[in-house]
Amino acid sequence: MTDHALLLVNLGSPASTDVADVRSYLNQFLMDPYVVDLPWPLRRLLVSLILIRRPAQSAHAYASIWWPDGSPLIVLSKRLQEAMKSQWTHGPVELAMRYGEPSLETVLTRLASQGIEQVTLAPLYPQFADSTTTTVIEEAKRVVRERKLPIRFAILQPFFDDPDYLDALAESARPYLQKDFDHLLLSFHGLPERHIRKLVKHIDPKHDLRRPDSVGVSDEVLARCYRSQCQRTAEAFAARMGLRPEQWSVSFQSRLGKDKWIEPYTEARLDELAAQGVKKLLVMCPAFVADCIETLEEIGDRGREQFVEAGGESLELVPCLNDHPDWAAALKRLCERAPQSMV
Ligand SMILES: C=CC1=C(C)c2cc3[nH]c(cc4nc(cc5[nH]c(cc1n2)c(C)c5CCC(=O)O)C(CCC(=O)O)=C4C)c(C)c3C=C
Ligand SMILES: [Fe+2]
Ligand SMILES: [Fe+2]
Repeated sequence: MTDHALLLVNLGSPASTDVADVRSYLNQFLMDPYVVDLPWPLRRLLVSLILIRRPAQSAHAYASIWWPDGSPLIVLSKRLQEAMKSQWTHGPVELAMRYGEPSLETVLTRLASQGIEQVTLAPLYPQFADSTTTTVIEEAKRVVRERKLPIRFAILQPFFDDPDYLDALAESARPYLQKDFDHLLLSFHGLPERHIRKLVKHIDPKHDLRRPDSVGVSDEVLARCYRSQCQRTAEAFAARMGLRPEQWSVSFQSRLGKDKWIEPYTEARLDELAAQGVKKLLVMCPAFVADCIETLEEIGDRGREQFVEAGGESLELVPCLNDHPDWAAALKRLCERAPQSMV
């Protein structure tokens, strides 16, 4: 069978580092109701306020990490797409972005015009959040519905605790952990607490969003709590690497706006760790499968500067999985197990 496509989907980046391109990308991203979950008039107002200053700041940050062939996130996702072509034997391997280009609309329409009717949709996020996983799935379904494309989906499920994924994560990070280091910080992308509360409140209204581990969290809550999924990934990774509890910790980065986001914040942890005497810090970012502005600029540049100013000696950023061969092999197995979607 060669008519079953694999469609990898990541977040997307601006078309260029021009302020106008960054503004248009941020507008599309933040106007997504799964990202800024406010009623349209309030969302429009808040995003318009953010768009006054943020595009110029973000354009500057993007320019500092942009590669000659484009955004690192896009370049690295294309490399993964290439690596997957020798893994996925059932049909074409395509890549789409939730925001910006190549859009899900463009890619799904092209696949349908080639006669492809079965697509395994792979949102490239290990941990589940409405602002990442759900919005990809809903956008893909919208395109198929509105364009009346004869496409059926199998959908890759969140893989935060999947042994194949965790083994690949361990193998890709191992060379960095074999060097001398004092502490490993696992810094995940943050989320407003509200995004998690609204998903778990019907199951366990008392679920504690500050709990220091995922031990004892019920499967039902775990399936919906991004923060607990991040902790489970970190715990399983640390166990695989034989790390002692004091050798590693978890934090959450990239807070935006005034809402309360899940804690501890990475910025605060960098100061705390330096104050505790940590000199050689390793940071890895397992919410991202590809390096991007959030890892390269926020951690690799600004985070390093902050840590050294606070008294640390060095901060080494462990690369994301990117196109590591173990990751490509793990992703193939994960995607082959993806369940068929009924709608
Ligand atoms: C890994 C999972 C991600 C979650 C969860 C997530 C939630 C989330 N993000 C924002 C706001 C921004 N995120 C930005 C960049 C960005 N975010 C992710 C992933 C997750 N976001 C990635 C992979 C990237 C990098 C994109 C790239 O081009 O490299 C940005 C843009 C950059 C900037 O201006 O700083 C914003 C803004 C919110 C509000 C949110 C949940 C509500
Ligand atoms: Fe984000
Ligand atoms: Fe939780």
